[in-house]
Amino acid sequence: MRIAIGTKNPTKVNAVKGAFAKHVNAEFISTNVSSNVSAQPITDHETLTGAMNRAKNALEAEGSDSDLGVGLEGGLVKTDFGYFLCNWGAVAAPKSQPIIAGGARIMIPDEIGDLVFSGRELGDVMDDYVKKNNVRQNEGAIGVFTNGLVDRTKMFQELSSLLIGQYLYQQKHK
Ligand SMILES: O=P(O)(O)OP(=O)(O)OP(=O)(O)OC[C@H]1O[C@@H](n2cnc3c(O)ncnc32)[C@H](O)[C@@H]1O
Ligand SMILES: [Mg+2]
Repeated sequence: MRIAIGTKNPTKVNAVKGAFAKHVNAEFISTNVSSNVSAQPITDHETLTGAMNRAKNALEAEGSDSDLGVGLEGGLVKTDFGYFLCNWGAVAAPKSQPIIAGGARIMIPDEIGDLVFSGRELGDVMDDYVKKNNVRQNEGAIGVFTNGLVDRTKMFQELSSLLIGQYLYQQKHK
């Protein structure tokens, strides 16, 4: 089968391939699609919508001729307990309801969250914070604030396993 992944971000692409390739025989295509939400989602609803839109847009991308589309989206949410990273993933297939799963959440320092909620993208804020380039395509904020224990690829790979696991269950029970 052909699986279209709705991003060119290597942490997401490697995560999907890593999780899916163990369970399905597939050719993977990564395609730059719109999430149709803001570049920096700031609610669960917006982040989840972004993941679903990416999955659908990847599936329908011109010439992609795919069986499944996968979308992963990261966001930052504000709660009564502080700021948290949030992550959502979705799988779209023709004529079926999307499969959805949520990823890890961790607390993010107020000084970072305040900058994001004043209008900046978390990826850019993180680059300034750790004085590196492209944290978003490497360890991610999650990698920085878990002391390297769980980087962005590992987190998205776990989320991708939740997605492919649900897909396999549905295939078996339809
Ligand atoms: O190319 P795409 O797929 O868009 O990858 P991205 O890194 O921009 O990732 P998202 O759009 O899903 O994330 C929305 C924003 O939140 C940032 N972000 C989310 N999680 C992050 C993390 O763990 N580390 C750094 N930035 C993160 C990201 O850089 C964006 O500015
Ligand atoms: Mg983005």
